[in-house]
Amino acid sequence: MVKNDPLRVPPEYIRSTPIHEGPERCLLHLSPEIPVIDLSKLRKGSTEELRKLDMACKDWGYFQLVNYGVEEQLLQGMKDATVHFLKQPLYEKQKYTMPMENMQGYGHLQVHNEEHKRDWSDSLLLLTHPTQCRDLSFWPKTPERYKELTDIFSSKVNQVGVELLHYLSVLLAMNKDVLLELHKEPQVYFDVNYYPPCNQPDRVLAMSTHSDENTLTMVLQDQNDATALQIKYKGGWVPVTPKPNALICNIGDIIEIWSNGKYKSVEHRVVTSKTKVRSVHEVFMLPGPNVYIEPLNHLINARSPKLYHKIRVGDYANVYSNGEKQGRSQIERIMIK
Ligand SMILES: O=C(O)CCC(=O)C(=O)O
Ligand SMILES: [Fe+2]
Repeated sequence: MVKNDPLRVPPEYIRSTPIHEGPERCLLHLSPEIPVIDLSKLRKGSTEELRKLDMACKDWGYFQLVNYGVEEQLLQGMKDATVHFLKQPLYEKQKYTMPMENMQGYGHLQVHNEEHKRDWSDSLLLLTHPTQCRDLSFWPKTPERYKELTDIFSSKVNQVGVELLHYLSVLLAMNKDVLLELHKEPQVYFDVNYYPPCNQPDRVLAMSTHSDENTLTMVLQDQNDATALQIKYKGGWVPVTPKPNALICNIGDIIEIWSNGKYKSVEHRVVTSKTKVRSVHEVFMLPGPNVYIEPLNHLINARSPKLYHKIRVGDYANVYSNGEKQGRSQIERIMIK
């Protein structure tokens, strides 16, 4: 777990080359071009907004979602409760320690990257849906409202995700329910990532470069973290400047596979800061472990041959295996050469 003393960075976190060096430049000037999608316009049937969503998923694999209709009071309540939880002494948080064999609870995720360096972050990871699969022993008991807020927050954001799946199904020339139905028994995880300040931001990453091994990720960012999350785009890194209370949404590997590469699961990383504490709330969706995934038949043709092998979600997604999380190594493993 990340130490409270930011001045002492243990060697297992320190990368051999500076983060901001190398061929991949920081493309700060492109930050305002990250697409912003207005869910209230999609709900009103705007074809222009639907076209923007299509372009966002093809080109960036990322977009900021605004006007999605979850009350600000709930978002603020969730953020405040998390600050309360994180500020508690370590022994309080260790009551929910993530065991080796289970990807739930509070802890330091195992991350493997080319240098075997660790990430400067802690996570609180909870399976929230299907509700009968919840393991409440990992859900924080303090502050008192944490369980209730986690339940409401993850359910509402998941509902937004379900709506997005409807629009994506239509854009992929299917009935609106198909992508959700392909999940069979959708799994939803709630995840808080906590990134304390770090004294060596030039050599330490808060989260290594990776793509998400799920279908959709929706992240509620802090307001003061302008350049922490960075997206790979046109050979460089574009920092995300979050709009107030926007959900930063990204396409995961499984949608890339279903769409036969039409929609992109884009690599991203999180950089550290010398002064700022950051925590984000994520909701991520994926099919049940026994679902087999492969490109959808109607998206395969002579001009667009099948790009990925069939695989069982439980053998693919990190969350079921605590496996490697390195760039796009996972999806590249199943690409048809
Ligand atoms: O901290 C963030 O903004 C994103 C974290 C992330 O990419 C992840 O948890 O997969
Ligand atoms: Fe991610």
